[in-house]
Order: sequence, then C-alpha cells, then structure tokens
Amino acid sequence: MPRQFKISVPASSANIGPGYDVLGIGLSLFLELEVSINSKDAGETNQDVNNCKLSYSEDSEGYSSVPLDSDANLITRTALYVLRCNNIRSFPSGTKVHIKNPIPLGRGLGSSGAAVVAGVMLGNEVGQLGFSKQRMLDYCLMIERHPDNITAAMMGGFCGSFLRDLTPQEMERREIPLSEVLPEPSGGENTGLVPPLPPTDIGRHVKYSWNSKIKCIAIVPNFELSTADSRSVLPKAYTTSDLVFNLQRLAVLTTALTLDPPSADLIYPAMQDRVHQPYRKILIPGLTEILSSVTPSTYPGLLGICLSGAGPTILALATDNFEDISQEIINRFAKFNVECTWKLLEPAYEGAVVEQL
Ligand SMILES: Nc1ncnc2c1ncn2[C@@H]1O[C@H](COP(=O)(O)OP(=O)(O)OP(=O)(O)O)[C@@H](O)[C@H]1O
Ligand SMILES: N[C@@H](CCO)C(=O)O
Repeated sequence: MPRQFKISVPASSANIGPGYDVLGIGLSLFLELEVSINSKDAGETNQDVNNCKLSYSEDSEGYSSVPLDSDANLITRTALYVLRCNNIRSFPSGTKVHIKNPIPLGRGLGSSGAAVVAGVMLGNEVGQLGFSKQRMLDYCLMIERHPDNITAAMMGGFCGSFLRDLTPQEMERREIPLSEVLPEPSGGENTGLVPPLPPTDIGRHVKYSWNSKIKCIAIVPNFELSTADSRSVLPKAYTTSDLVFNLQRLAVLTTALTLDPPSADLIYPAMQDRVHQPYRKILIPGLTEILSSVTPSTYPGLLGICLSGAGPTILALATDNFEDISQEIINRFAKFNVECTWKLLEPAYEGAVVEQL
C-alpha cells in the first residue's frame, strides 16, 4: 500500500540564560519532511543503497552543505539507526524524503536537535514501530546527549529536562560515539551489525506554562558556531558561588515566565548566567557588550536577553518594541563586522507531529 505522510519538528532555543543543558523552548520555525513510500517508485534513478531518494528544497537553510546520501545525512542516518536497532536494514523500497528546512544550521536554534527528532520519527513511521514520544526520546538521547533542545523539539513548549541516573552498564553505552552507533556514511563498511537498543526512559521532563504575551526574538548572526566548539571552551569545574548564582535564577525564571503581567524586574536579572555565556564570549564578537547593554530600561517591552543555545544567535524575550530591540542588537553586532537577520517567533506548544496524508 503506498503511503504518504509529513513530519514537522520545531526549532528550539536552549538554556534561556541560567538553565544550561536544562531549559529549552520549542519555536515556531519548522523542519518538515514530506515522505512517500511506493514500491512502484523503487526502480527510479537516485534511489540509493538504502532504498531512499532524498531531496532538499533549494530555499532551505543548508541547501549547499547538507549531504543527500541517506547514510550521511543526519536525518536519514538517524532513521537508519532506529530501523537497524529494530532489525530492519533499510528503508522500504520506493521511499522518497523531501526536506524543507528554515532552521539556520549551527546558529543555536536547535537545527541538529530538530534533525535528530525528525530522523527518529521517520524511522518510527517507516518501520511502523509504534513508539511513544517518550521512547523516541531515548533514541534521540543516544545521539544528542544534552536533553534541552531534543525535549523541546519533541514535546514542544517550554520544558525543563534531565537524564536519569544510568546504571554502570548504561553509562558505558553513554560513551559510545555517534560513529559507532549509527551506520557508517557511504564508503564505510556496512557490517550488518544490529546496534543495541537504547536504555528505556532516559529522559525526564516537565512542561512549564508560558505567558503567551511573551514573544521570542531571535537575532541570527551570519556565521556558524558548532555546538561541539562552543562546548569545548567551557570549564570542567565551577565555583560554588557561580553554581548557586545560576540555581537561584533558574528556580525563579521558570515561574516568572508564567506570571501575568510579565515582570522585567524579575525576568531580566533571572536570565543572567555564570555557567556558559561568560566563556563563550571569545567565540562571539560583541557578546558581553550586547548582553549587558540592551536592557528593559533602554528598551521598554524587553524582558530578558541571553545567548540562544550554544550561540551565536541572541534570544530576546519581549512583549513589545520587537523591531527596535532587534535593530539595536543588529547594530551592535555590525560594529564587529557581523551581519544579522532577525525573526519574531512564538513558542511551538505542540512539538513534533506526524500528519498522515
Ligand atoms: N536539516 C538538516 N539536515 C541534515 N543535517 C542537519 C540538519 N540540520 C542540522 N544538521 C547538522 O547539524 C549541524 C549543526 O548542529 P549543531 O549542534 O552544531 O548546531 P545547532 O543544532 O544548529 O545549534 P544548537 O544546538 O546550539 O541549538 C549541521 O552542521 C549539520 O551537520
Ligand atoms: N545546552 C546546549 C545547547 C546547544 O545544543 C549548549 O549550550 O551547549
């Protein structure tokens, strides 16, 4: 039976200041996969060794850089990982996947989290595995180890998350690098091995409320910063006072963002951070100046400002004055010869969805 469905996964902003690797919010910018499975298409050219014909919209972010071999592209490679864990070697014959991606790559808006979530949902759908979102989260967390973007992309809304304590055996699995868990990209040897199933219920999360008057402005610089590079500059240990500084703000922030009317007096200081932003300034020109000088007193309507995920995007939360706030940040980046675009976004409350067509 031919099948057609669409998978849609939101972008996300992680950390929201003090919640490093904990907080994430799904954003109204959606990675979409249009999928068809028809065995009559199996003979078409460009079906690759995994029975997949992958295409990418020309107007999508990453059009010129994203690989289109199904065992190299992060989305389909993740889907193959899910299938192979479950003893299915490849896509059903005649699978076509068309990707539309408006999420800028390597900018701190959760492009890789969305790609991994989309890949796991794709594997679940084509393999007809019937997994719940909670189980799919386990597969995602085997690939992207911090739960903040992944949870927000899968579950939607404003989330707090952590990984449960793993047994020593499971801890060992935690260290399995991506290349050993996922099938090798083209050229690599297909060993035919069945990867081990992920442990169950690794991710725990709650969904907080969100005051819908609060909008999310993303100011997106025109350069990429990989999450791995941005994590490599962080220290291995912190002082008690810096950790307490973040914990106090994190506890207040999660409720402050639900209150009506939203209070800049509460939110702005509660979005300060001493765990990641101060260290990332060496990778993002102008970061310290931008975070400290664009304030609610100079820009009424602004509630708080932080680095989005691993950067370089800046996330400003505001109820008003969106254009002026964005322009001020764009001008400050311009002094460092960094050009930016900006987007006014809403929380994506629903998270990842599959629509049968
Ligand atoms: N739609 C996509 N298709 C294929 N690969 C993708 C896609 N989106 C992201 N990727 C891969 O993920 C990489 C970016 O991941 P990275 O974790 O560095 O940044 P990010 O997820 O955009 O930012 P952050 O995690 O800080 O929010 C890209 O360089 C690309 O390899
Ligand atoms: N919490 C992560 C989000 C980026 O993936 C970080 O800041 O490195």
